[in-house]
Amino acid sequence: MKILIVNDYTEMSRKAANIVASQIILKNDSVIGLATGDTPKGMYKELVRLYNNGDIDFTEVKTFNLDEYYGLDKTNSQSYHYYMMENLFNHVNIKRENINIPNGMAESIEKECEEYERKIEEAGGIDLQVLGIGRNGHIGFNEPDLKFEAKTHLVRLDDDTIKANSRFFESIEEVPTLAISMGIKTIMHARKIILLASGEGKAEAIYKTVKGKITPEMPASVLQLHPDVTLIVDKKAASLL
Ligand SMILES: O=P(O)(O)OC[C@H]1O[C@](O)(CO)[C@@H](O)[C@@H]1O
Repeated sequence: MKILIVNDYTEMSRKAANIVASQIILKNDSVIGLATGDTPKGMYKELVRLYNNGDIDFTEVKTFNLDEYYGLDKTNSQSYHYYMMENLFNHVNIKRENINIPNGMAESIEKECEEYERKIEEAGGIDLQVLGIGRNGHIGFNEPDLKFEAKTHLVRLDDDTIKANSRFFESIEEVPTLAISMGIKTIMHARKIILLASGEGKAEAIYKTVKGKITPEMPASVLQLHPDVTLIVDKKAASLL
């Protein structure tokens, strides 16, 4: 595991965007795994800037998002689909057919999950996966559990996560309690992973990810077993390392 400790959120975002941009420059048809939440917003902003500068071209890029809330339509402003359009896709030349985000409204969730895995495989697997981390150590929406859930699946969100994500909703009651998420195996199959974290609130999760026991009770700890992971963490998130 490589650990880049940077000064602040801005530097974290710039470094992460540069890694994603290099990936696209070196392989124009890269398959990129994407995350949502507050953490990668600065990275998306920087990627849009690099695109506007003419430094990167998304024509051949394919993307797969980690997760989506169950029961939210893509037009719902709280959906991760909406988030991705707002923060990245509406501002770059990615082809709509190359964007993949789990459908939270799918009639059969089981089929949706199988299909998602199949599409990732068909695309040749994920070249670079971007991850954020929950305060409880979740990656994607893989919550602390007694076992590592392998593939894309339906997740019941932890009270902790519901509380943390309620900041994006009008009230806590509006936060969906279920989500579709790539599994740990799906994430671990990515050829390269970058995990971003900023702020004191993530310090304990980062400490346990790097130095803790590998256990499904701290999902991100599994990354210790991946051959090519880079953590890009600001000083506050790295404060317990
Ligand atoms: O970046 P935030 O908003 O702290 O969220 C942490 C993680 O939780 C999620 O919102 C749930 O998957 C991720 O998108 C994110 O990486």
